[in-house]
Amino acid sequence: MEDGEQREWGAKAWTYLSSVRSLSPLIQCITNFVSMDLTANTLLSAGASPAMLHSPNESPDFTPQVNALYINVGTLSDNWLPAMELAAQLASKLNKPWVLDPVAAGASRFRLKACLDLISLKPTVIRGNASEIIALAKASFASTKGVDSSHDSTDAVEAAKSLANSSGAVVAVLGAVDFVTDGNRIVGARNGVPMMQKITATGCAFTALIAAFVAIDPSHAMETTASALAVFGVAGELGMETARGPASLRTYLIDSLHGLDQTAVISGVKITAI
Ligand SMILES: Nc1ncnc2c1ncn2[C@@H]1O[C@H](COP(=O)(O)OP(=O)(O)OP(=O)(O)O)[C@@H](O)[C@H]1O
Ligand SMILES: Cc1ncsc1CCO
Ligand SMILES: [Mg+2]
Repeated sequence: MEDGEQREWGAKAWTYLSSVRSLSPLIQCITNFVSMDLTANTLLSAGASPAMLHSPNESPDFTPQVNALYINVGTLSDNWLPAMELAAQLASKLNKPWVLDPVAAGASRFRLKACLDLISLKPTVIRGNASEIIALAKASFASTKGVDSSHDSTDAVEAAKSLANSSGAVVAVLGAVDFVTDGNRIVGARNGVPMMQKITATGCAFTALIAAFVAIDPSHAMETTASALAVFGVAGELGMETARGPASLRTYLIDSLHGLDQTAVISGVKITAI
């Protein structure tokens, strides 16, 4: 029974990855300086088309052209926040999917408020680590260790459900077990390798990949999000077979994502309802 369910998810994930490859969705990324390179390369390896355009002078022309918007507050500053808010407003108004990565949401009052304000602009998906999702659900700062998590993903299940219910977004949490919830259903993705935590911005790249998958089928944000998490996780597992440490894994991860075939996805994806 479980095997059948997993193969069904594998088939779904393969269909979504194939669509990303054939449709090459255009993804506007307003993301942090640390993650820009890995994010753009991850999207390209998956078959999507990344564009790191963030000026508020450009978004009124550019956001209407994109298939999805990705906003990541990792290196947030006073002058970038209005650019993020403008792009999010445009995406919401135009009914385009947009995805938020609330990096270090609980690290300062400024960041927490910025994330909560962005969430009021109705993201389709919010993807964080456990500490970020707990900080957002409680609207309280100081529950994080900078950009890293000080909680297990399983500590954040109730917080994720509550955030999904209050925001209307699908919420995804990475950890030893990655999971996705719409406030009602929960699915877990058990792909990936611990070494992925040792490459800065892999979480950010995961979130960008979610934007590319959600762009394919915005009305099924749970399914596309879980598929994106599992697919990148499978790429990590394959990459780890050759990698000698974080630096080579970064390279092999991108190569593996680019080379994933139907057999690897269908037999590798480990998604189950929790
Ligand atoms: N405890 C863990 N055991 C195994 N894998 C983990 C664990 N925690 C996270 N991961 C995996 O590491 C990857 C990156 O997750 P991480 O927790 O570093 O995200 P993040 O903190 O949001 O990332 P970023 O550094 O981009 O902000 C994911 O594949 C996730 O599944
Ligand atoms: C290390 C770091 N600092 C701000 S953003 C970022 C990338 C991982 O989130
Ligand atoms: Mg993160």
